[in-house]
Amino acid sequence: MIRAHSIDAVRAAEAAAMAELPEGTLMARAALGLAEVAAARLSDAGGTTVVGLVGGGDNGGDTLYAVAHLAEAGYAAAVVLLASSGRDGVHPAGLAAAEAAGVVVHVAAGAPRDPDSYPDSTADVVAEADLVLDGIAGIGGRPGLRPDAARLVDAIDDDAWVIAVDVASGLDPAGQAGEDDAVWADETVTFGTPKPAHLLPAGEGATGVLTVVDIGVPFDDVPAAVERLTWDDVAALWPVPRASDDKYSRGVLGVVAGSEAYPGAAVLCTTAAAEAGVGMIRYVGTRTPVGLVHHAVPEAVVGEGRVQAWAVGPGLDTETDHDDARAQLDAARAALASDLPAVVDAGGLDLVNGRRDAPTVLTPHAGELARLLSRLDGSTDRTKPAETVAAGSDAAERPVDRRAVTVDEVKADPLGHARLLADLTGATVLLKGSTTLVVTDGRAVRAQADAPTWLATAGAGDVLSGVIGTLLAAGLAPHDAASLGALVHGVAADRASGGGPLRALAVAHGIRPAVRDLLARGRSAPG
Ligand SMILES: NC(=O)C1=CN([C@@H]2O[C@H](COP(=O)(O)OP(=O)(O)OC[C@H]3O[C@@H](n4cnc5c(N)ncnc54)[C@H](O)[C@@H]3O)[C@@H](O)[C@H]2O)[C@@H](O)CC1
Ligand SMILES: [K+]
Repeated sequence: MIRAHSIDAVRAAEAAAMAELPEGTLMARAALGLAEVAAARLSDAGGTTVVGLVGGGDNGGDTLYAVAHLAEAGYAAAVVLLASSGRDGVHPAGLAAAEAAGVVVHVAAGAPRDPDSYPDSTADVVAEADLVLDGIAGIGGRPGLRPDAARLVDAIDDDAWVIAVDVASGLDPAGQAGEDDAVWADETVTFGTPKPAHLLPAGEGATGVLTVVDIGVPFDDVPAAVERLTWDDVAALWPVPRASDDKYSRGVLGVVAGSEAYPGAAVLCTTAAAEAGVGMIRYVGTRTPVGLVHHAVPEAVVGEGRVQAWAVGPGLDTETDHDDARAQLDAARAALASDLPAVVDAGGLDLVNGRRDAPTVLTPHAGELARLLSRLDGSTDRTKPAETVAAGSDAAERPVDRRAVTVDEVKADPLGHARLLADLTGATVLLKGSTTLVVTDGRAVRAQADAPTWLATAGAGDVLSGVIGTLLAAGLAPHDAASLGALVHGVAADRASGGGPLRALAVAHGIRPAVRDLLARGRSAPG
């Protein structure tokens, strides 16, 4: 498991460690580790020139010391001090160390907020670098780059290797606010522990490869803010049958999915559950999807009966008034009203009206999350009136004075909105995206990024529901079921894609080999 800690927790742990150590020890360790990584990258690429961008905080201090080490190692080394900092505004001991090591020190000219008024040559210095260390701001950084910093960042050569020191400058270190105006690093070298921005959607793109340097600050006993399951975690969590198990004790999954309008969703969801090794499937649906499920998943039993968990909603048509479909909707409502665990997706989300006492995973994408919040959260003070939101099935039912949550708002703060839905419903919320968030009240957020971009395809969510439903039926808690389901779904997609296009049915068929290989990995892992 990869664990990231909140900025407050990092500062507290570092302060406690610093109190026991001579002044400057942690920065010295951070700078040495950073310089070693930078030297390795330069040597791999045959590069000779390093430039550090230095801001006014300790992040700039780390960078000054690291560039000093690289100068001592024989690299052509320079730093550019931001115009807003100047010589007097940067870490004094770091600057002295850099100068003593022969680092060429440039100070960017110009007013920080109007850099074009004083063109100078520091952008050319940046453009020459084979490797750039971004030491503009770290965990003390605010989102966005000021113009004086942005001008230098824009000058970086496309072929240069960019290492963000601790956190890519311009990111919100907490990973909540968006990342448009930030350094897009090839690699981030962070100290002690990952920070939330490194794992969350708002910061992950700008982070690049993440390398953690140990600076001797212990984090094992510090509660994490964000977690990511890795392949090595699967064997410990996946429900492997024991000799005493039978199909019932392993978990029966009830699936209420598919409709005359979207029959394929039933096939994808039940196929995924069968592939994930569910004990048994009971399928509830209308005539066409029943026929398809019979054909595609002969293991499935049609009709209601005793189950251990429900998967409700993929391809469910909540608008139809067909007799057959009404019976299916009644089954969906009864499942949601039951005290059994449930994963609720797509059409099923339209049937969610508030809290559910049983273990629940809601799996919206950004649009569904916006719709759900608009419907459930009457107390919000939103900036956009409901009428400006693209007309959705439930838009007409909203009171006119109700403020709606928009998809853009969800995309600008996915974590905040996922938390809001978790608060409103008491459920685990899995928000789909290229990084999938799993939010449960009282637990560290799980952020899974296992899938190729090809997975953004119709039907992929139906497959995910089948996997999560299987894990709920086997008795996993919603937080684990959702995050483990997302991981396995992503790995199956990756295998099925092999770098090329992907269809949802291939993802479903990729689950069995993916689980097999992940379990084998667990058996061969030490300990
Ligand atoms: N706390 C510790 O014990 C350690 C901290 N270390 C380093 O210290 C950093 C934190 O240092 P600070 O608290 O001084 O804060 P930072 O250096 O992260 O940021 C503060 C400085 O950046 C400027 N700034 C903030 N946002 C900006 C933006 N968007 N664009 C341009 N400039 C911006 C501020 O004006 C200020 O000068 C860590 O990220 C890490 O690199 C390491 O030396 C290891 C030990
Ligand atoms: K930085």
